[in-house]
Amino acid sequence: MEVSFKHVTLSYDQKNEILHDMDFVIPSGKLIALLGPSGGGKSTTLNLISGLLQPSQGEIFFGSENVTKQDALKRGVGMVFQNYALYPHLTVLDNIIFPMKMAKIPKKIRQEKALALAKLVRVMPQINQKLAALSGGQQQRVAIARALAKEPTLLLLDEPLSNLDARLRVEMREEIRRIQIATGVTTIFVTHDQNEALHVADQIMVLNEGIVQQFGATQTLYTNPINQFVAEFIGEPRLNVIPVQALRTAVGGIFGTGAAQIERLGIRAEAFSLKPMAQPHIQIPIEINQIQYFGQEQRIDLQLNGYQVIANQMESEHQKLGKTMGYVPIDQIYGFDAKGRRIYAEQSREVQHA
Ligand SMILES: Nc1ncnc2c1ncn2[C@@H]1O[C@H](COP(=O)(O)OP(=O)(O)OP(=O)(O)O)[C@@H](O)[C@H]1O
Repeated sequence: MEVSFKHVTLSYDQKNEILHDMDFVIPSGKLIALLGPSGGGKSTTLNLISGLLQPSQGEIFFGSENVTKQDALKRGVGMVFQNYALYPHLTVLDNIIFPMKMAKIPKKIRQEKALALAKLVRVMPQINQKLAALSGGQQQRVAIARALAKEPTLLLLDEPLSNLDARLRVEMREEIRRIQIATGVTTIFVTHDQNEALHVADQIMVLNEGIVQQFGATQTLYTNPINQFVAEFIGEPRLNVIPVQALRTAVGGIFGTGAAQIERLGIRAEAFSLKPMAQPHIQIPIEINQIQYFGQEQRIDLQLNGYQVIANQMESEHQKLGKTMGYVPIDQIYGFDAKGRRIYAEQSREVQHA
């Protein structure tokens, strides 16, 4: 089901606006992550989609139907929260059956459907166990099966993995991906973990201070962030941000007339290289201060015209402490103005010296 917000705002107290002019279309059949820091407005947005909250202004559409005034029940969404809200004294089967019983679906059909869902979410071995006896990950699977039992228009997941330990979180995010592909249900997933969003979603909506910062394909947000907030929020290690002076004259050659507006530059750790590359790049004197390896991963602390940055994919055969020459592809240098807005590079074919 496609979900459209048309100039939606929300205020809890009719005074302070929490969400500002939200205008977007969530495509049907995809897995979307709502990503942002605490207080950014993710849960509020999800509650507007579910119908638990109504907008102060603007309209919400499911497909071509205006659902702005419809309550949560009418909208027919399935929800899964971080505390699963299952019935611990009932078996797995009865938990999945419960919403179908409420909807008065005939016994034989609901039994068959519940078993199919248990198979889908892989809890058949536990089907007759009481819920209280299940692990967190298994309970989360049951919660998803129960939400799907209502054949929801949308599946909404609010921080569904935050109660699980790190290994289980990784396993369950893959499971959510698999289940979403198997069912094709449009799924909207709230998380504050950028890594989780990058791994699980087709598209990410980054929310901060009640404003949609950027909404697009995961890879687009990573490679082409619209502003400094998105560029810093997505990616691990965090984006290197340095004053524009760090690249001296190269900035003019890269950004042309836009250079005058640039205050800060962003360069991802993996953009630094110790060898020239085929694509347009800058060549810049660097000083390597520290080289560390953690299993497969590397962390190299270096100075770039005196400014400290981190690199993590430099060619190991060329690595040595001290002064040397570094190289960065021009399309991996982000320019930001004083407000953190992106200033884009001009198409350049030349090597720039900083
Ligand atoms: N019931 C409420 N009444 C008043 N203000 C609220 C209410 N719920 C949330 N807010 C405020 O709305 C803003 C957005 O909150 P929201 O819970 O949507 O953010 P979030 O991104 O989901 O954060 P978190 O990750 O901490 O859950 C915050 O400033 C919060 O204080």
